[in-house]
This record gives sequence, C-alpha cells and structure tokens, in this order.
Amino acid sequence: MSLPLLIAAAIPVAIIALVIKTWWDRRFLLKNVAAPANASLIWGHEKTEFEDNQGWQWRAWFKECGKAFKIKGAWGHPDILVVGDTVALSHIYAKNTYNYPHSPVFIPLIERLTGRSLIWVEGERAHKKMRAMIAPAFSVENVRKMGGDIYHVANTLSNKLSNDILSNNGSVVVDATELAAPATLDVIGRVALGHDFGAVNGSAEGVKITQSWRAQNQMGQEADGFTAMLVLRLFPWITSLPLEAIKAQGAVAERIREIAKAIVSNGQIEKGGKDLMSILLRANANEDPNKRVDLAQIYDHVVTFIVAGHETTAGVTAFTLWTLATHPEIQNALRDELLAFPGEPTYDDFANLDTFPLLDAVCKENLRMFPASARNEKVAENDDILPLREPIKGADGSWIKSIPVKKGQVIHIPSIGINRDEDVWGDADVFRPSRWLVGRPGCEKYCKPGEQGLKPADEMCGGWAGIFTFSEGPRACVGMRLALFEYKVLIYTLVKHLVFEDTGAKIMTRFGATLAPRVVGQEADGIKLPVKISLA
Ligand code: HEM
Repeated sequence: MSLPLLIAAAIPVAIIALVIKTWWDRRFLLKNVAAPANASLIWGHEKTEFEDNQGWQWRAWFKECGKAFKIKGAWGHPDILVVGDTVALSHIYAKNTYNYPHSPVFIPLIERLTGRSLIWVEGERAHKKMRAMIAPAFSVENVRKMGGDIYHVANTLSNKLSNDILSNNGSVVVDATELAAPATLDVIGRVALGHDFGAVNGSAEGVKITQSWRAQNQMGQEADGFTAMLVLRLFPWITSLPLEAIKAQGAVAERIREIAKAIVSNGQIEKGGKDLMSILLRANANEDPNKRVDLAQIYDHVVTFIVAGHETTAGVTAFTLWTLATHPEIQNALRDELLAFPGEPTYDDFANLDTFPLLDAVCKENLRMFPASARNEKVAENDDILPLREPIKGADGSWIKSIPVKKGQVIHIPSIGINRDEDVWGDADVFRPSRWLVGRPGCEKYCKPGEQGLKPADEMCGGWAGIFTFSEGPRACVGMRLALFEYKVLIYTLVKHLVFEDTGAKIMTRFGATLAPRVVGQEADGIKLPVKISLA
C-alpha cells in the first residue's frame, strides 16, 4: 500500500479510536459513581429527567444515590454527572468558574437568541472584561433611578386589570403567565432601551415578542424539542444551516437591534437617558477610537438584557400570583402589610428587609420553589477533581469524598432539586414564607411557635439568600438587583389593588429555556396558570 493511501486509511481509524478512548475514559472515571436504576436503552435517564415536575425526579435520585450521581445519556451519549452537593457546586460555580463553561452545543443558539454578550461569552479574560463593563450599569444608584419606569408599568397593568374586572361583572379568570410577560417586557424595554413596547396594552409589537418567546420556551419543553436537542448534540453543525426555523430564532434579537439603532440615530442618547443602553454608551465613550466600545456590541448587550430579563422575572411573578391565590390567608396578611405603608415605596424601602418582611419572605419563597433556570448544563474544560460535602456511596460500596472528572464531562445542575432539597428545607414542597422570618424581628406576627426556620448559611447553597436561583460566583445573574426591585414593585402594586383567587387547577412544571407551569389534565394546552382576579 502506498504511503498516501496508508495515511488516508489511518485517519478514520485514528478518529474512531480517539472517540472510543474518550468515551471509555469518561465511563471509567465515573465508573464508581452510582446511577439510578431503570435507565431506558434508548433514552438513558435523560427523558425521565427532561419530564421532571417541580424537581421531584432529582430529589428521588438524591435519595437513591446521594447528592452527586451519574445518569445514562440518551442515544448512547456518555454518562452525565448530576451535581446537587453544595461544596461541589461552589467548586464549579465560584472557585473554578471558567473550567466549567456552558455546553458548546448551545453556544450558537445563545448567540442567535441573545447576541454576542454576557451569556454568550466564554473564557476568563473575555468574560471578566465584558462583565466589568456591564455590571456598573446595574449599580444600586442606577437601579434606584429605574423606579419611575417600573411603577409606570405596574400601575398600567393594575389599571388595565381593574377595568377588565369592572367590565366583566366583578371578576376575570386570566392566565398569570400571559399577564406577567407583557409587564416584564415593558419594564425591561423601558429600563434597557428607553423604549415602551406597549405589551401590557396589547401592542402588536409587544404581543409578537412575548408570543414568540413563549413559543420558543414551549417548544423546548415538548417531546419534539427534546429530540431536536439530542439531534443537535449529535450534529452541532446543523445550527449553521440556512433553515427557516433556525433563522426565526434570531428574529426578536434583530427587532430589538433595529429599535436600539433607531434610538441612537435619533440622538436620544445625547439627552442623558437613564436607561441601560444610554448608561453603557456614556460609560464606554472614549476619545480614542481604538478603545471606544463598538456600538454593535452595546446593541447585543441590550438584546441580552431584554431576553434574559423578561421571561425569567415574568415566570416568578406569575408563580407568585398563583401561590398567593392558593394561600388566601398569606395574601391577606401581605395586603395588610403593604397597605400599612404610607406613600409609594422606593428601591431602598424594598431593599430594607424590615420594611416589608412578609413581601420579602413571599418573594424569596417563590424564587426558591420556582427558579427560572431549573436545570443548567456545564462541560468540564479540563480534567478536575470535584470535592463533596457529603460522601457518596460508590457502586462498589465504598464511600467517595471526591469525584475525578475528565475534560469534556457533561454536568447537569438541577437548581430546582437543590432549592427543594428536603435535607436543607424540610417541608421543601410547602409554600411557607414564614420559614424566612423565624428568629427575625416581628417573627411572632407571622411564625407559629417552634416553627422551623432556615439552616445555618454554610448548610445552604452559596447563592444569593442560600438558594441557587440566581446562580453563584462570577457568572451569577448580573441583573439580580433590577430583577428583585421590579418583581417586588409588581407584586406590591397588584396585591394592593387586586385579589387573586384559586381556580382549583392543579399545577405541574416543565422546564425549557425557563421553568413554566401547566395545568394537570390539560398538559396539551401547554404553558398555563389560571387565577381568578377581582378588586381588593
Ligand atoms: C427573577 C429573575 C431572574 C432570574 C431567576 C435570573 C437567573 C439567572 C441565572 C441562574 C443566571 C446564570 C445562568 C447560567 O449560569 O447559565 C443568570 C445570568 C444572567 N442574567 Fe439573570 N435572572 C433574572 C433576571 C435578570 C434580569 C432582569 C437581567 C437583566 C436585565 C438578567 C441578566 C442576566 C445576564 C446578562 C446573565 C449572564 C451573567 C454572566 O454570565 O456573567 N437576569 N440569571
């Protein structure tokens, strides 16, 4: 055989050998890590994981295997490591953040949906540089100034609902998710761009954006969306094909860029706007054209704020209206607390935990139970050793205190399972805001004698308030301050003026881009969360 022919024959053999070796190494490394029983030959455990309702599946697996275990991948994908152990989480998120980037499979999708901004960027240097440029826009001083825009939207929504109630014999039944998404889109449009999408009042543009996002999220939660994800994982190059469905994913981002460009060319930036785009443009203006930040990059940041800030905050707002509807005694106590406050509360009033203790507890409890990002996926960039808080029992019966992971290892982080871990929270599925108030001033008003409060901080997650909802470490949510302010203003305004009642619908959750509710027995209707509303 000639040399070129020999080389041509050797290349595919070498590639196949490399693939088998990588697969074998990973299998071998996780060999002693336990896996739950009942893996499907075709789907492994991944389909069961995908169909999770409220974190129950992960919690059942925590009980079976411990807080770190492996699951079988679908379609022969190598085993996936699932991590719920808080020391391992802190190692991944806080101490070795840049060794655990997002899965490369999703990067092209993130780019299409959000542009080349903070969610998309990978690598320590590039991420730190971009984060340092963006984070100051979300300072206390800047977020404080957003109160006017946030209240404007909250009052518009409250007035619209009041009018609907009056013209419908005193009450309406609405889907809380359809109510919250337009409001959070309008808030983020105003504070990120200085643009009013008019979604609360049903503008064509607002409806198009919220519906397009809803459809994306819903598709990701359906069986077809799951299969599409598996196909993408096998053939990532598909995302570069000029397919209509793939191009459509970028449509919302493109529209937001157009609006941003029009605002800049109209010269509104010169007027010193309070919105995030104006802040970024002023902060990054530089005499030296080589150091000046590219306008296109700032447009991508704005797209990211709108995409990352809209459905996340809408989801928890909707779940909160439902938990209050199903717990009228807590809703009444909350309304009493809100009505007792004179005037319109400011950012500082909401940030001071003693001003509205029950509102703060209600918000934390909903953020705990319904984290928008219910499950994350990371991939190890280099070989590493994951330390564990609680040793796990290996498949051979020995106790394991750390898990070696190989470069390329896929890791799933089930935030909703972590936030509902019974070892930390006890009655984790019970909506009990008073758990956040035990031992605090005024506790006797809301807590029962001897009620169980929170665990010591070092036994909870390292994330904000000991929950994993906003993630942890250098890549934790950069918009958290704004999210909390906006969320509290929306709940404050709506609960003060309106009463939310249970419709009797039983709820389950599914996760796609974000966590979303469905009605048990009406799953085919997709995302849905009905509540009855009347005037307070
Ligand atoms: C309740 C509302 C929100 C929740 C639960 C939430 C949650 C999260 C989580 C879990 C992450 C980490 C994602 C990951 O590691 O892949 C994240 C990152 C991020 N969030 Fe939020 N978020 C919320 C609201 C917002 C808002 C209002 C904005 C902006 C206006 C925003 C902007 C971002 C950005 C830009 C990142 C990327 C940060 C980085 O990688 O450095 N989020 N968020």
